[in-house]
Amino acid sequence: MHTSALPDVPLPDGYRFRSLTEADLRAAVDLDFWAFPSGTSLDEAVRHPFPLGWDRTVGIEAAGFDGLAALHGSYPFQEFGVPGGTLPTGGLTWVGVHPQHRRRGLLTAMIDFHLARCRRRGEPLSALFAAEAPIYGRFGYGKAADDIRLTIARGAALHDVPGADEHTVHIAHASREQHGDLVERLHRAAGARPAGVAGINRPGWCERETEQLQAHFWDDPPAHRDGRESRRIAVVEHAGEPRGYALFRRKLDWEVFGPRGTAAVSEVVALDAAAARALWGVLADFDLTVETSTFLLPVDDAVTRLLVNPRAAQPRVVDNLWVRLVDVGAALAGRQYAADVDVTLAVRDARLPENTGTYRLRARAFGEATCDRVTGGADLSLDVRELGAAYLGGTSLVSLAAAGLVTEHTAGTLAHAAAAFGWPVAPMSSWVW
Ligand SMILES: CC(=O)SCCNC(=O)CCNC(=O)[C@H](O)C(C)(C)COP(=O)(O)OP(=O)(O)OC[C@H]1O[C@@H](n2cnc3c(N)ncnc32)[C@H](O)[C@@H]1OP(=O)(O)O
Repeated sequence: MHTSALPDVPLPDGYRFRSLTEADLRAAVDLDFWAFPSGTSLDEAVRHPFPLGWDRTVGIEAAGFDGLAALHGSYPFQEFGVPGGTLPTGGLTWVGVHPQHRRRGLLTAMIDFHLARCRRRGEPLSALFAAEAPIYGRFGYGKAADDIRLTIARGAALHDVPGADEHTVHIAHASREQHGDLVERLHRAAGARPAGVAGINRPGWCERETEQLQAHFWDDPPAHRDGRESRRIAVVEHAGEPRGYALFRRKLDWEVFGPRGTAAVSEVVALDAAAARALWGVLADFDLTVETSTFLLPVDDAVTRLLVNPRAAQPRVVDNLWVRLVDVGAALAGRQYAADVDVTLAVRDARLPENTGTYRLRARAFGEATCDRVTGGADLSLDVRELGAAYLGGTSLVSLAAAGLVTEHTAGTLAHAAAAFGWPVAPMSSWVW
């Protein structure tokens, strides 16, 4: 039995969807811990801010089973960064199935449910972080962004940037009261103008748009510190104006020959090259440490160019965002393109057949785009998953064609479309949701 408010998505016999409320907090966190084993007690966990809104948190119950069999939720991103703009996006998250109920189709049903709700809510995109990379391709999500992880040796040489030494860096305990507004303002500015250049935003960038997400982001439970100190912040300023920040934690380890501490930097934002240089100069030289590790940085982050010896920082590139076009026409018309383009795309979408069809995409470089359904042959054909991979501009259609995932029917159109779909700034989300 489904209530009328829920999409009518079939489930295996004995299961039913149920909207959850605040009263289900304990059951939701318990299910999450079944899916993602944790050493934190349930009593402790439910005292911390829950990041989801209950209107978008949905459980699955099983006949004769205590607690939830499965759960999923989504964040209502109204300003998810797409090339040249933003689009409403359902940020899928908290997907979990109790181990006793796995591999019976519950995830499949939850995805159908989520996509139906995205369509209903007018969200042309869905995006997610994948716990395991093989899970979501089958549902039409394409790997759309990578991030780069670095381990920077203490004192690593950095190129000079004129003006960097006119900056000061203030270091403090990080708190929402002290730094919430500053972080939000600088984070937003960095997404809108990542290189300080107007008109070129960072796709995939998104704000912690809800009160629940803000509260969750700033919560700093000792259980999440992995033996490190509480969260600290370095704010870089020029003439008294904040121009960037980094959130970090240090950990001190003593060995026979002395200190071998480490620093772990999470989010780093800098609005220009001089601010980035000043900030990284501090982050790469904490006393009593031997190295600084980074978490989510864009693959084109300034530090990758500032390091004189980038190879020594052991760069590791990992998948960041996965994107799914929920409404192909609206999504294609809802971003900008980096070159003039007029191309027809035959798109297959087995999961949302209403998307299957041929689309004529016309756009001016960094200007307006239109996308119309047409009949007849197409220049290129591809699955909706590959469109998701290319959508944020970080995956070339040519590279997908090289793997047999895009087919060119009209000679020359692949190169033009690939140039148009690309974007000068690498896509990424700076935080995992
Ligand atoms: C956006 C996020 O929240 S990411 C978090 C995802 N959650 C987790 O990783 C927590 C631990 N894992 C789980 O809770 C579950 O195993 C889930 C959610 C990954 C899968 O749930 P299930 O209900 O077992 O999936 P379901 O039965 O619908 O499987 C659908 C298909 O996906 C495949 N699949 C499911 N999980 C995985 C996986 N981890 N790796 C590869 N394939 C998978 C199944 O084999 C099945 O394939 P088939 O259609 O070819 O038969």
